[in-house]
Amino acid sequence: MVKAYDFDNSENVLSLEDLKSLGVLYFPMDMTSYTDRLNQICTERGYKNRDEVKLSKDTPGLEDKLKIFFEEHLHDDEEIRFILDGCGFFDVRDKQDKWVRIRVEKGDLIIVPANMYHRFALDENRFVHAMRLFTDAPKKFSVVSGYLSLQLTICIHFGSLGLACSYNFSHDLFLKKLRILQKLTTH
Ligand SMILES: CSCCC(=O)/C(O)=C/O
Ligand SMILES: [Fe+2]
Ligand code: NI
Repeated sequence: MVKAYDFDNSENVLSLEDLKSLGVLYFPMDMTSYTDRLNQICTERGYKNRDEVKLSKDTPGLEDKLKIFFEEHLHDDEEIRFILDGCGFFDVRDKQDKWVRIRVEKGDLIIVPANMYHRFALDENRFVHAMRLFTDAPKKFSVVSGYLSLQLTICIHFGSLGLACSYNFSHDLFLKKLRILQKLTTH
């Protein structure tokens, strides 16, 4: 069962409703027979493709991969992960831009909405086996080119200016987001 709490204070627990209000959805899956439920979710939400990813101590370059997953990033699609075995942490930004840690384990299906800053980590057991669901073909690792990254920076520049009006975002935070964007990778 998923557990969510403030990254800085694990006693401050968030409910599933709190997660939902951030846009993060959670579906508990019965691991003894999940096929029908999974297919139903896929049909309802338009997930047409899936693959599986396993990270373990035997994964070549595991720590480098984990460093990339732990870089704050966002995607222009939902990130849907169904944990088949093992466990891990998705950290997402709340409305005040503070990190919320979501511990996922076997039987948890989590949906991080498109365009939400997040990062992923493993615990000390260094093991997760997850199904990834996609609306389109699975996206492989791709590095944003200099030109594209410039375009994205300009988009977010305007996006963040918009946010600055409604949320009074700090200049530091704005610059930080720009810096993150400059080294943006999608995976
Ligand atoms: C639980 S699968 C590994 C994490 C992942 O796929 C991802 O994209 C994190 O942002
Ligand atoms: Fe990702
Ligand atoms: Ni991600």
